[in-house]
Amino acid sequence: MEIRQPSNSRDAKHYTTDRLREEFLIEELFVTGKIKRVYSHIDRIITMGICPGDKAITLDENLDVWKNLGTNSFLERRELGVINIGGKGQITVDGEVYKLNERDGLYVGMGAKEVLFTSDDPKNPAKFYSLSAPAHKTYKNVHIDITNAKQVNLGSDESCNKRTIYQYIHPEVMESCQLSMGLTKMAPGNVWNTMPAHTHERRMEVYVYFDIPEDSVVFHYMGEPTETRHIVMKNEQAVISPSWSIHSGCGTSAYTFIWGMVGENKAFDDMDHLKITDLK
Ligand SMILES: O=C[C@H](O)[C@@H](O)CC(=O)C(=O)O
Ligand SMILES: [Zn+2]
Repeated sequence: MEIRQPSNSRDAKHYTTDRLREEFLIEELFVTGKIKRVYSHIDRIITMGICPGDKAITLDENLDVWKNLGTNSFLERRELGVINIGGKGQITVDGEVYKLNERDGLYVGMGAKEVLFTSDDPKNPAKFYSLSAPAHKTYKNVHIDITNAKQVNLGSDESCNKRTIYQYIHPEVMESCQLSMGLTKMAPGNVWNTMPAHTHERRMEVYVYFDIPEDSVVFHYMGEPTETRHIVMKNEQAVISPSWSIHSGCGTSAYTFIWGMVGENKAFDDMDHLKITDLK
């Protein structure tokens, strides 16, 4: 499993483009028939892309769980959040089958032993974007479709940042230990996410951008508010956002992204808001 160490903001401001991408960008998440995992030492979050082809993929496929996690099963001391950004598929948790349409989510509580991922149609495979974080209590497994998520409408056409936030794993929707997760969709013709930008020292965050047309990119902005940097991102790539960093993006067209947060609290509104004109 690939491991990413945390970066100190005082060092990160000296990074070249290549180094910035090596530390924070996850370039290839979805390969048919494979599970891809990146373990970050920041809050020990694991970011995964799971894309089953004609056979099932298990959460611990090709992984020496004892060597990598020091536990007997992947979720022995972890919780898992999944949102499907591909075709229809299924997740089977200890024999219980959950059908996941495009955009459906699933929370799997600590202690589940066998988690199996399958695609209904290998030609249009499911793409299970997944985040896992350390957990200390078992909360029940929950299937969340986008209509059960809590909706928040933000931004305006004038500011090119009109978007809808769908909170899937969120205290007002369901219970989890530390993971919160959801999806934000830009309205047509709108390109700026999370602007005005914010930080939250108390939580780290991972973004995955998708629904980006082939000939488009998203400029993901990161860094301390007065030392911003950018990473150019293509469709279905993820980016790690340390607690000291802003996380905001501007696309060359509209797009969708999934955010996931772990850390001190699950208070979505616990943010340190920044004045756009104070950014440097
Ligand atoms: O702390 C919250 C996260 O950064 C995202 O949920 C923000 C977001 O989806 C947006 O403003 O578009
Ligand atoms: Zn945030």
